[in-house]
Amino acid sequence: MITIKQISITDLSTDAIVNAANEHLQAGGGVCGAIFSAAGYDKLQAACDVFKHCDTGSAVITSGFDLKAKYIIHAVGPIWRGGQNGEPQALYNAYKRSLELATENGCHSIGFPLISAGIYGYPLEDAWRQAIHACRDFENSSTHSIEIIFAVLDKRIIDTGIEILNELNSSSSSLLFENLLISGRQVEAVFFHLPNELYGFLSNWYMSPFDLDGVHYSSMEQYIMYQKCVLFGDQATAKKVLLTDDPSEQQKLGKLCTGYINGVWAGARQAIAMRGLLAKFNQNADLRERLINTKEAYLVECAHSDKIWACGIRLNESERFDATKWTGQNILGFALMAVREIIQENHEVNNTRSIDKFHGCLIGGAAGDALGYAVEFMHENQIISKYGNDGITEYELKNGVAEISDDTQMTLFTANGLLFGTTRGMTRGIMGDYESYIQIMYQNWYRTQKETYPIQEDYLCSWLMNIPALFSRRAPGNTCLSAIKQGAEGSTVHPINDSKGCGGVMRVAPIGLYFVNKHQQFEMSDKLGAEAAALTHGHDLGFIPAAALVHIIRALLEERISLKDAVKDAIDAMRKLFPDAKHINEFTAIMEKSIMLSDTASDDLNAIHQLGEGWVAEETLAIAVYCALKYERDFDKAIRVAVNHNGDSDSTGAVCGNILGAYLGYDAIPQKYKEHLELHDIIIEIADDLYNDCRISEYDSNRDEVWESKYIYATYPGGKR
Ligand SMILES: Nc1nc(O)c(N)c(N[C@@H]2O[C@H](COP(=O)(O)O)[C@@H](O)[C@H]2O)n1
Ligand SMILES: [Mg+2]
Repeated sequence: MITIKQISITDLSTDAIVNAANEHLQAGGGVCGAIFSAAGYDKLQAACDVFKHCDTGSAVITSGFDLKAKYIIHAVGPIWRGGQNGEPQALYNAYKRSLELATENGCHSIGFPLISAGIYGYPLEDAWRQAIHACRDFENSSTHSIEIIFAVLDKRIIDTGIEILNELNSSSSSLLFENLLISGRQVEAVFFHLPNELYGFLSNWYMSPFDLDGVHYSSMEQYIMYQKCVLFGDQATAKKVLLTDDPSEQQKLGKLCTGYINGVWAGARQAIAMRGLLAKFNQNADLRERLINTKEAYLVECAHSDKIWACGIRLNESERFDATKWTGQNILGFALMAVREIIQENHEVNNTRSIDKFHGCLIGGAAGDALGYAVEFMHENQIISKYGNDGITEYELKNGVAEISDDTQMTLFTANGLLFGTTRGMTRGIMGDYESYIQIMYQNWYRTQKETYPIQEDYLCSWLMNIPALFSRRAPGNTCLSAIKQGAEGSTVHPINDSKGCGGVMRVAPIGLYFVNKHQQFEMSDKLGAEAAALTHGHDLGFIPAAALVHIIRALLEERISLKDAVKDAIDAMRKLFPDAKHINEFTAIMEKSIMLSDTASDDLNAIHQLGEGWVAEETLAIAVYCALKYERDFDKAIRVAVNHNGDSDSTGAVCGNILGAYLGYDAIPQKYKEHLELHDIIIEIADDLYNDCRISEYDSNRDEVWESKYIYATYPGGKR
């Protein structure tokens, strides 16, 4: 429910109010100044200083201090620079993020100012449309109920808002759709034109960076004009198209294309447009979500002068409502609808969390670990002389068992930490950070390395302590051991040491799985990946790769994007999450090299040598990603390449197996890697638990004795220690 009130935002008694903040989160004038003085300047500034910075299009939350509202959400809207610099999306995102933060903090009412409409200069009507659009989209897609109030003092601004709210309310029974008469029936439709208007994100002129076939584009217009020139062999103009980000310039250049044949372009343009649109929406998660939200509405581009891509009618002309009166073909609208169907289908399939992928990720990791463990400390020539030119291709069995190493052992304890933490929260109503439970579990793992089974104690936190086979040292990592001995109390902010050993990245895959479709920001699970690694590894290259692996695994399962897009997405996410990390450029460089090599290298060993040996985390992830990308449909080949080299074979094998297992699923892992695999059934069991998650709570009388014996009493299996 959205209402507009003439009231000072500082007088609202909503659960949260939103401050129109600046990126530096400093007190300013206008709404921002009023909020700071009403909340208590010093206290609020001190709380904001903790964050230091907030990106445009995002938001952070603090206490409301002396205000009636419990929370202040500081949302950074864009400065208006003409509308071609991503302003509409940034404004939309600022509202969306504010509503997400309110939801995450249990708010049921929120007060907004009209963000960016003051000194940031956003045109008033457009600011209202974008604000209402973002709030409506949120209401439609969230199960959390929240009352939204716009608090505005200026009567003129209120009148404009009410006019737009009424217009949007009456336009159709459903959201912001209008009616269109087509093929003799009335359907819902979305009409769009300029990029800075309400549905401007559908326009080819909307700034929406994406990569395709190794070329970077800032918008669809740039992509289409470039493709047109390339199709007709005009490389010189094609190059010029890439040199400008101004869509009107690109359009002019496209018209200069030499060798142009109308019939050829008419045949090719639709398919070309669809490839670009798929990349545009798949690589921009916010835009993809907004496209999905247009549901089944007809998409119609309105432009009087464009008789091909658009319907030939202006956005304000009533002829647009009747397709028989169109003078254009609306090619862009039809291409968008076709792409939307593909994306919606993938979205639905993907929204069903796949147990096969959970099994695949953990069994895949264990398989790579077990294959590599046999050759972890062998040089390539030793591997070849023992196993032949193809290196090790099958498990080396010990007493009929393919032994897993510390990588998989610790992975199981990471999963146990997540489930122990959640169960505690659900049954006691209070929980700490997930990393604190993971830390406890690593201390349990440490005891399996130092003590013998069984440990005679009344209570241990982890049920894994009841598995005798885990009490076995399998070349445990030196940093892991020494850091846990000290307490494993490191964090990204307070590093415990300066190690970038691969012990952090090799064990965090369960975090990526656990947060699939849990409606948490990727930033949250990425950060947890980093913190789980930073418990023991303090160098930024010790924990950034862990965050990236978590991101890749979650993105693969949740977004249903290609493996390469998941990796690229993770690199971008790391740039945003750790912009000031000393070695962030080193990390992105090696990851980009890994992608490049997977596209170009003919000799795998040579490619791996260019990436390193995998003893340190960024090399481990880069080698694993190289192998996974290069053999993305062939699990067997990928992990064989990942382990047959001079370096840390079990960890590069484990991480590669985690990634490809998550991508391809358990069924795609050859049987030879499932048979004889040590603790196969325990690994499957913990993957099931991550998938099913805790279903008991203090408010529910339903019991689950097995779950309780695992994640409360730690007595499973067997009932009693
Ligand atoms: N290089 C090396 N020497 C040993 O003696 C070892 N036990 C290992 N173990 C492997 O090291 C990796 C984790 O190391 P950190 O904890 O990050 O130092 C992991 O692959 C272990 O299997 N390595
Ligand atoms: Mg190992």
